[in-house]
Amino acid sequence: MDLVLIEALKVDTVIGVYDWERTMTQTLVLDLEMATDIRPAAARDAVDETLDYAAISERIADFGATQRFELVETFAERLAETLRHEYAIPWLRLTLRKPGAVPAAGAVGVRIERGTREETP
Ligand SMILES: Nc1nc2c(c(=O)[nH]1)N=C([C@H](O)[C@@H](O)CO)CN2
Repeated sequence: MDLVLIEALKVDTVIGVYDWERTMTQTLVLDLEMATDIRPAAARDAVDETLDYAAISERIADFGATQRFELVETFAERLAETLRHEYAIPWLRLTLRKPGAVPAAGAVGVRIERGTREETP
């Protein structure tokens, strides 16, 4: 399988375990790898034959603006479910970082893989 990428996407959302975190928006940083076969899109030079990274980036921004979770785990799991369902993505790897959450760390967060990744024939 080939991959369509979105890297270092900033997503504003209400997220956190603590009371003070539920009164404000914080910025998460997201890396996403999505498996697909890019050959049909390349053959026709047509964006409607592939995973449109611009449209998916907008969907992620909308998800962040409309959802509220305590854990980055929950955000990652629900977002992965949503994207796989809406865009028929067979496999994805999602890395979600919460910069500044632990001041001594460069970033903290989670990385998940969901679905089945097949070899390109
Ligand atoms: N594994 C996790 N640990 C923690 C989370 C989280 O989402 N997943 N969240 C917090 C707090 O919200 C923290 O980010 C506030 O600075 C603590 N640990």
